[in-house]
Amino acid sequence: MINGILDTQKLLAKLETLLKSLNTEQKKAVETTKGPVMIIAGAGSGKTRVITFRIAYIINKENCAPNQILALTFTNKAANEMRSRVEEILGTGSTRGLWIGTFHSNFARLLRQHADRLGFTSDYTIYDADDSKNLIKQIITELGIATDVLAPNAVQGKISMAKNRLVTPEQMSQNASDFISEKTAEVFYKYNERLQKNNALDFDDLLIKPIKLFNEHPEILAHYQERFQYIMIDEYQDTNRAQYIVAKMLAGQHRNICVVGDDAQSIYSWRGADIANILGFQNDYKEATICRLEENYRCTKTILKVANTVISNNKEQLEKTLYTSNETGEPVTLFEATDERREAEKVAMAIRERKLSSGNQNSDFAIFYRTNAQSRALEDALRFNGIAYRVFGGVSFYKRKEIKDIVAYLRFILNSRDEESLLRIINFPARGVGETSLKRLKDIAIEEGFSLYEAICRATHYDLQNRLISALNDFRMLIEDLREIAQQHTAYEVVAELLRKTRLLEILKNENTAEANARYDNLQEFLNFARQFCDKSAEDPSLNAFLQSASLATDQDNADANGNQVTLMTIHAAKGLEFPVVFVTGLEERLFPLNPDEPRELEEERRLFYVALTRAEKKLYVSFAKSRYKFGQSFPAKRSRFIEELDGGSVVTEGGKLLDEIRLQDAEKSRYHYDDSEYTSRSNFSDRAQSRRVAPAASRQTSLTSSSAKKSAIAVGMKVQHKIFGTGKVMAVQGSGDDTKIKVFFRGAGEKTLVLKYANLTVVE
Ligand SMILES: Nc1ncnc2c1ncn2[C@@H]1O[C@H](COP(=O)(O)OP(=O)(O)OP(=O)(O)O)[C@@H](O)[C@H]1O
Ligand SMILES: [Mg+2]
Repeated sequence: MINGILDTQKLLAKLETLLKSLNTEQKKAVETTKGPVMIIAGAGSGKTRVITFRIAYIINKENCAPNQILALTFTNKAANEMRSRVEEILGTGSTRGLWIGTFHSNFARLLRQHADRLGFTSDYTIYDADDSKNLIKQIITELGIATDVLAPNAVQGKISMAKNRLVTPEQMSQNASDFISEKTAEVFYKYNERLQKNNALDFDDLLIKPIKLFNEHPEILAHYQERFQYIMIDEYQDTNRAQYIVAKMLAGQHRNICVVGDDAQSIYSWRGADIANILGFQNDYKEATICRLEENYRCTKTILKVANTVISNNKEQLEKTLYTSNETGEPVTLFEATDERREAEKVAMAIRERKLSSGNQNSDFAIFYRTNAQSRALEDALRFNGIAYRVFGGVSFYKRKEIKDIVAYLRFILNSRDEESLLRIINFPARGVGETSLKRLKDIAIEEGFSLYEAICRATHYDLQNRLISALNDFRMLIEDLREIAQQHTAYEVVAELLRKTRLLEILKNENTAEANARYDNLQEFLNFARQFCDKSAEDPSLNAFLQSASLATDQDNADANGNQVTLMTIHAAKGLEFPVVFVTGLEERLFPLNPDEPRELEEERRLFYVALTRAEKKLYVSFAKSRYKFGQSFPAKRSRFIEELDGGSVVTEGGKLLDEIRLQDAEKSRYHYDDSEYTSRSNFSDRAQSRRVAPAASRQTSLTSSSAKKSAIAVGMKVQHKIFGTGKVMAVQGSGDDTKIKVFFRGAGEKTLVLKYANLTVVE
C-alpha cells in the first residue's frame, strides 16, 4: 500500500515536471480536457507532443480508463511512438486498452466487431489499392470495354474519390453525362457488389462503412459515443469528409474532441483531404477552445525563416505566427548539378563530409524527393560511397508477388468467400489446375449457384479428369487443415505450417536462381514478421489480427527499425517526422512543383515544400539538376521557382546569410558529358539494386562490396577504391610493370595520377 502511495506521489511529481516543460499555450491545451479544443499551429510547435501528454494527463488526472480514449494518428508508427511515450510517463501497461492508431486501423477493428450488421463476417478481407485495381480491371473487361477506353487507374481514382466524399454509385450514375462517366458509375456499382460477395472491404470502406453502421444502428453509435469520452486527432488538416463525419458522430455525446493540425501542411487533397474540415470544426463546436502554439522547437532560426518565407507566397492560408528561440544555425546550402547522378553524388559527398566534420551519423540524415522514381540515382550514389541507407515507400514489401501469394493463402484460410485470393492460389504452387480447368469450375459454380470454392469442394460430383479431382481434393484438404490450425494457433504458427505444407521454401531453394533466392529471403522475412507480430501482440496474436496489421502497414512504418542508416523517402511520407540534416532534392520546374499550371495545385506543392523544409532541425540542403533522365531519355530541367522563394530573392537578410549557393564549377561543366556512355551500365546497376529492394520493414544494410586487389588487371573504366580519396573511376593507364601509372577520377577528390604499385587500390565490383 505504502508503495502504491509513494508511486502515486512519484507519478504526480513526474507529471508536474512534464507540465512545467510545456509552454503556457501547450499547457493550456493539455489541461483543457473538457469540451472541444482546436490547435491549428505551425510546424514543430509541439502539436504531436501536446496530444501525447494530453493522453497521459487524461488517464492520470481525469482517472479515465485507457479504453475510453480514442486517439487517431496519421501513421501506425506515430501511434506506436505515442503509446510508448505515454508508457514511459505512466508506466508499463498503463495504455492497455487504449484505442490509438490510424483511422483505418481503429475502424477496421471496430468493423470487425460489427461486420455481421453490414452483411460481412468478422473475418472480412482488406483489399489494398492493388487488389482493388485488379478487381476494377476485371469488371471493365467483363463489361466488354477496352481498358484503354476506360482506364482502370482513372476509374479507381474516381471511385475512391466518390467513396471519400460519400457519393454512392447511384448518385454517380445520376450525375453522369457521357459514356465514360456512365460506365464508371456502372463499374463502381459492380465493384461494390463484388466486394460484398467476396466478403472484402477496400481502404475507403474502412472509413465509410462505420458511418453506414452508425446510421443504420443508432444503438451501436450510442455505445461508442458513451464509451469514447475523449477523442484526439493529429494531422487534422489531412482528414477527408468521411473521417470528419465519423469523428463528429463519435464526439456527439461528450463533445470532448481535440484536433491538432496545420493548414500549411495540408498535402493530401489529391486523396480527398478537405481543408474545410478545419473551418467546419469551428462551426460545429462554437464553444471550442482555440489554442495557438507559436514557438517552434525543432528548427534553427535560418530554417524557420526560409520555410516561413516560402509559405508566405500562398494566398490561401490561415494567419499564424511561428518563431523560434533556437540558434541561428548554418545557412541553407543550395547545390546545382549537371544531372541527377551528379546531384546524388553531391548529396553523398555532403553526407561523408558532414560525418567527418560535424560528427553526424547516418541516421541523422534524410533525403527527400517528390516522386519515388528519383530514389534510384540517390541509392546508386549512396551505395557507391559505402553509405548505409533505407528507402521507405516505393514497392512495398507487402506488394511483392511472393508475399501477396502467401497473404492470399492466409486471407482465404479465414475468408473462403474471397474469390480474388482463391484465384491467386488455386494453382500456386503449380498443381495442374490450368486455365481450362478453372474455366470449367467457374462454369459449374455459375450453373449450380455455388461459390467457386464450393464447386471445388464438390469436384467429385462432376465429370472431371481424375487428376484434376485429386489435385482439387488435395487443395481443399490443405485449406481445411490450415483453417483448423488458424482457429487454435498463432499467426506465426499458421504461416510456418503453410510454408511447410506447400513446400514453397523448398521449391525456391531448389530453383536456386537469383530471383528465387530473393523470394526465398522475402518469405523468410515474412515469417520473421509473423513471429515479431506474435511476440509484440500477446493480447491477440491471431491470424486475423496479423493480416489486419499487414494490410494496413503504411510507408512510414518501421521507419525507426534501428540500424544506423540514411533515410530516403518521398515528402508525403515524411510528414510529422524530424531529422537533424535534411536534403530536399530535385527542385526543378515540373518535378517540384510537379504541376505549376494550376494555381491550387501549385499551392499544394508549396505546402509540400514547406513540410519538407520544416523536417530539418539543424541543417538543410536543397538541390536541383540541369538535366534529368525520364522515360529513358535525358531532358533539360529548369531550376524550380521555389528556390527563389527560399530567401525572398535576397541572399543576405538582417539575420545574416540565409542561402549558400554552390554553383557548378568550371571543371564540372567541362566534364558534363565525360562518361555518358557509363549511364547505361550504371542504370543497369540500379535496376539490380531495385529488384533487391526489401521491405520498408526489412533491414537494408548496404555496403561496398569489394573484391581483393587486382592490380595487374587494372583497366580503363574500372571502379576503384582508394583509402583516402574514396571511390573513383580509372580514366587512363600508362606504362607497364612496376612503372604503371594510372589516372583516376575520384568523385570526392577529383582527378589524381597514381603509381599503381603504391596506390593500394581495391577494385570495386
Ligand atoms: N515545450 C517544449 N520544450 C522542448 N521541446 C519541445 C517542446 N514542445 C515541443 N518540443 C519538441 O519540438 C519538436 C517538435 O514537436 P512536435 O513534433 O510535437 O511538433 P508538431 O507541431 O507536431 O510538428 P509537425 O507540424 O511537423 O507535426 C519535438 O522534438 C518536440 O519534442
Ligand atoms: Mg506533429
